[in-house]
Amino acid sequence: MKKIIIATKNKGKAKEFRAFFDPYDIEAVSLLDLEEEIPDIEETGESFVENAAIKAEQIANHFQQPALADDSGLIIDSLEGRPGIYSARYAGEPTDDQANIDKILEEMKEVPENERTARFICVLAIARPGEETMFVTGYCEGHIQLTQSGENGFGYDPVFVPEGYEQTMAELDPDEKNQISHRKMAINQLESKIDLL
Ligand SMILES: O=c1nc[nH]c2c1ncn2[C@H]1C[C@H](O)[C@@H](COP(=O)(O)OP(=O)(O)OP(=O)(O)O)O1
Ligand SMILES: [Mg+2]
Repeated sequence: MKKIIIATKNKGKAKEFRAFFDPYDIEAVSLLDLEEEIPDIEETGESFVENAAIKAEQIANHFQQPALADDSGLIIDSLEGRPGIYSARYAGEPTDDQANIDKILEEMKEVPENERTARFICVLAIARPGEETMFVTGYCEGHIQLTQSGENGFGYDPVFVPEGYEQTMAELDPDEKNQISHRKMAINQLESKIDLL
């Protein structure tokens, strides 16, 4: 079975990538699956594209083989686009999903239902040693619920209701999330480039 390296230490992402690549008979190996301890990569970029490139290129150079990285986050209109590229560390470091959720719900407690629009974004970078890095982007539109609900998924899933749904991403079946998510929308565009990995 062909293997590709996913430059992530996020368990939730790693699980979704395994599900996405399985039908292609490709094993998605995350940094959490490797014996070697990979130091945390500093996300010093000023955009999703820059941060995805940093992660993919660092891992591709380290292993001297192709790597795929995902930089993603939540963009909330009533918070002027925050938490954006700071989504993972919005309530400080180390990353704490529950603290991040608490912080946005508190900041949005006065925001009425019709102004709670938001979108997830996912930028995927494919880096190969000595080659130019490539990017694809996917979005998922929705809104931020007043309170959290659901146990599936990760990150902000318990407060994000996708457009056309009544439940949060964390209440959806994982297979259903994987059909409509920003990550899936990005993967769809990657299809023609999968042979490069
Ligand atoms: O499908 C999703 N459902 C819920 N929340 C999500 C999703 N996708 C991204 N998010 C949130 C989680 C984290 O707060 C941030 C990503 O930050 P981001 O730096 O890309 O990932 P990370 O630090 O967790 O792992 P890594 O950099 O090792 O890939 O956006
Ligand atoms: Mg990160």
